[in-house]
Amino acid sequence: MAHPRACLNLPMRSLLFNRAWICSTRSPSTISATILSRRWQSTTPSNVRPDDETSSPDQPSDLSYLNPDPEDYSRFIFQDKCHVTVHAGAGGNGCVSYLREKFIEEGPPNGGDGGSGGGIYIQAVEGLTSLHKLARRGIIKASRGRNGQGKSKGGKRGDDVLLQVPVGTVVREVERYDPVAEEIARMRRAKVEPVDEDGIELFTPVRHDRWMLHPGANPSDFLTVKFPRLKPRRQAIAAMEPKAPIYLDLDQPMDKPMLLAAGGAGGLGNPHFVTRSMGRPKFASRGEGGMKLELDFELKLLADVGLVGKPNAGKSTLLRSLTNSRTRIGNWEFTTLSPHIGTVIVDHNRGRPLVESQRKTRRSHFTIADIPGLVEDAHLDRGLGLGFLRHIDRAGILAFVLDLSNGDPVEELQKLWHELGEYERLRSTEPEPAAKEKPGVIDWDPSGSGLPDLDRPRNRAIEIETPDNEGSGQALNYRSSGSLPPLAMPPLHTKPWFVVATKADLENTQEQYQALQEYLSAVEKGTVEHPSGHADGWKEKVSAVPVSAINGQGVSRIPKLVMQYLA
Ligand SMILES: Nc1nc2c(ncn2[C@@H]2O[C@H](COP(=O)(O)OP(=O)(O)OP(=O)(O)O)[C@@H](O)[C@H]2O)c(=O)[nH]1
Ligand SMILES: [Mg+2]
Repeated sequence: MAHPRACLNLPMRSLLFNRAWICSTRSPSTISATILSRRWQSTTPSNVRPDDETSSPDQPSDLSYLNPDPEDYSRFIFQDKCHVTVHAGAGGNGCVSYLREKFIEEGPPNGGDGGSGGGIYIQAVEGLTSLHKLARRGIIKASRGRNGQGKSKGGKRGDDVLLQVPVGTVVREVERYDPVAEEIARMRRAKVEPVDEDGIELFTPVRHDRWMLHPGANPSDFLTVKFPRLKPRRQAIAAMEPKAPIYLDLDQPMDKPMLLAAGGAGGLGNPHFVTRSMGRPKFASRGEGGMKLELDFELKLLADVGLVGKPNAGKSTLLRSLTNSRTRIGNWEFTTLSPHIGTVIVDHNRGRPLVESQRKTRRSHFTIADIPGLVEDAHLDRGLGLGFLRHIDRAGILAFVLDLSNGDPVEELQKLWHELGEYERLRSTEPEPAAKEKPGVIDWDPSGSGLPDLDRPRNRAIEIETPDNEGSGQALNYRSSGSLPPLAMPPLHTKPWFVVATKADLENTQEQYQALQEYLSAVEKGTVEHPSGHADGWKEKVSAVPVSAINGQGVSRIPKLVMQYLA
């Protein structure tokens, strides 16, 4: 143990990087992040590298978990974007029926109303980290209301559908088809010009799609029956729908689901159409159609902390040592090909955080994302490219993982920041979607009333096909013009960041660590330029944590640090 190794910046006795130190880091710390990795322990000798010094008899028992066979990993399915079509349920039809009893030959009408269709609800919940389940479903339909029955029996409501999404999901409406809005527009058009250019009457009260006759009636009865004018109806609960077009930023867990689209109202039974001149109506109304919405879901927040580093830096090993995740570890570049998310429990699962975050929010856990390694020119889509830079963009705190045994860590840190800076520059110069001055294209405020606001900066465009508005604040049916603009994210350089100097167990890493520490304190004091190149880059408390992730040493300081930065 005479090799010079990195100073782990721990109490003085820890400066001697020996087995006694290994034990001391394993004793309960103030934060005591429950490193769940211990639950899984493989004792297979093949999992331990024989050439590694850590494979000696007194090694920690979970070493094989941190230094596993490359084939020993679990698949983590991850999707941060999806496009889903949702259909609210249509209402059930009303019923045409008459009371029939002994000695009552021609009883009064007693057809029940149809049940209303099922609605579509959304709820952001904690514990989910990916949209893949939603993406797999593609088209989601709530069920239709049942038809009404005789003896005034109403139809059963359709079943609602609840979409559960991770906290940090943004929902954007791409297209909408609302049969009720369409019917209202049609009636209005018919009022203004009753016939179209071919002379065909636009509004005809004989509507097979609106009415139904007694099952025993002839289809020709449609021509003889005088149907009343029926206004399209919505369920009362439709007032709870968000203003169209929908734009939701679900950045907090929700106690209750939120309605996205109410089901169609059920049709009316024949008793509703009794008049003085028509005591036994032969018709009932059909249920209203359900709304169809095309929605884009996008995860804005991937995890609380994102691990940023070059390939093979040791990110996955660090994630394993902090959490229960089973990411793939291998001594080659691009072992990790998609983000993996692990959860660090900081309260011993008792629901009482031992440490409060800086802003006094009580957190019992936080999430860490292992993002595939960044290579030089990743912003030009090299390596695994832009897709993963986008993932880094979505982490709340950046943890730069630097391999102390591989070159100058300061230079590595600067290169990583350079890639992030270039990506940010590309992102901010991305052209706006081609909406602009086209007629029929309006700007809309995603958080506002859904009506055009000409004073707002033009950043979103939705093409309205019909120039009419129902007047209830609901948008008409429309199709968006092209793809939605990218989500607005806070600049990367304003995010809190820190450095994890890993592989500190290897030789000649102490000098590297000291150089890194000096550089970071200079950044903090402002005597050297912020590595992002921005004068307003975040540098409140930049520190480097030396760790040997493969031995699980020094990692327990990371949760404590993260809790200080967490919002
Ligand atoms: N000696 C030592 N080796 C380590 C340490 N951490 C990781 N390694 C080794 O470094 C190699 C790469 O580790 P990974 O965790 O797969 O690295 P990565 O950054 O996830 O790599 P990519 O997924 O390719 O981006 C593996 O052989 C690990 O065993 C450490 O603290 N000390
Ligand atoms: Mg990896």
